[in-house]
Amino acid sequence: MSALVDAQHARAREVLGSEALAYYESGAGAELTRREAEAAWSHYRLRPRVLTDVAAVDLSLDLLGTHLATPLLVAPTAYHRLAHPDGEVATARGAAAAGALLTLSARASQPLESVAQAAAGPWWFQVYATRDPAVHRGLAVRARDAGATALVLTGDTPFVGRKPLSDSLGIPGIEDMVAVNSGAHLRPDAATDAADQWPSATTDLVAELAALTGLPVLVKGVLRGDEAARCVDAGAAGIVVSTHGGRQLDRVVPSAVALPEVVAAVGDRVPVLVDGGLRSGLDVLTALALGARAVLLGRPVLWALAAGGAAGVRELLDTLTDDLAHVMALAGAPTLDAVTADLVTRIERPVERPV
Ligand SMILES: Cc1cc2nc3c(=O)[nH]c(=O)nc-3n(C[C@H](O)[C@H](O)[C@H](O)COP(=O)(O)O)c2cc1C
Ligand SMILES: CCCCC(=O)C(=O)O
Repeated sequence: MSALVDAQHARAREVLGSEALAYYESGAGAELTRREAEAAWSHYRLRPRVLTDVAAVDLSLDLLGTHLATPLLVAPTAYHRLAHPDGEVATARGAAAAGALLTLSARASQPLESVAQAAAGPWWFQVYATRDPAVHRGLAVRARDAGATALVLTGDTPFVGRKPLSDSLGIPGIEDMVAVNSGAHLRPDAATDAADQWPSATTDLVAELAALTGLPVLVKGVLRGDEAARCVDAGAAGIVVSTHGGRQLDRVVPSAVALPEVVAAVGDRVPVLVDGGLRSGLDVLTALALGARAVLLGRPVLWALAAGGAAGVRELLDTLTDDLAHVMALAGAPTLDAVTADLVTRIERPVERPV
């Protein structure tokens, strides 16, 4: 765990309202998946190269036609106005200042056009299949028109997962926040129903969204190789391996365990990305060595936003990017292409209490 992530989390705990904090922190069910996510990355050990020229480490990459300065992306997370009055606009500014790609949530709490204006850097838009298809179609087209360069269709949320630690508290102001983007053509009370999850969505939606917008569509929330192949066969331009931060089905395989299987199945056809429990440069290096082209950060960005607004988000992304460059150098990998599978090995029993 990066010391900065810890410090920003501690600060967020001080400044956030108790309902917002519970909503952000909580996971589904008994929270086994949420709790396991971080530790799963430490089941791998590095196999560094020696006497390699690592004086200059280059973290840049091309991802689905976009040139990026860092493989750290902002994951789509809902309702940033709960964390900071400037909401997603502040997140967008912080990500752009760090040269990091923002994935804007379908549940953004500010109009996506306002966020797009603040996003001086590249951004993608995340889509939920909604009961009223006019809502997800309208959002996808508006995002394309506002400058999003890809869509991320979240596939693991036919229903919202039950989170015992926060469901009873509710999310303050949720109707208004949902209506900001989804309910422009509806009354606020009707907007929430129309924008509700549509549990009948299938992989047909991948090609439909691609045809509607002309944008590449990634599928997020994939944890199996065969399911990744099914999505790519249906037209997916990329896969995001994810447990949704342990907020959907509890007791699923950790992202760190699912990633190699998904990379083996589709990694030669499309870029595979991953999120879940990534909290340090070493975690990110491990994910990249296991075949991820880039990684996404969820809760750490929310803590950074609550702790310091746009400047906090920038500090988080800059610090983790710098941390990644440092451990890449020590591992003998001066470019992302040099971060290959031979750099890691899985160990069966990590030492539980190192002395
Ligand atoms: C408070 C919160 C809200 C989220 N909202 C969304 C969302 O709107 N859409 C989505 O696809 N994923 C959402 N996610 C999941 C994240 O995109 C991501 O998969 C997860 O947070 C990564 O794990 P991490 O928090 O350990 O970094 C949310 C996660 C959290 C914690
Ligand atoms: C309707 C889903 C709310 C956002 C979300 O995905 C989450 O809280 O995990």
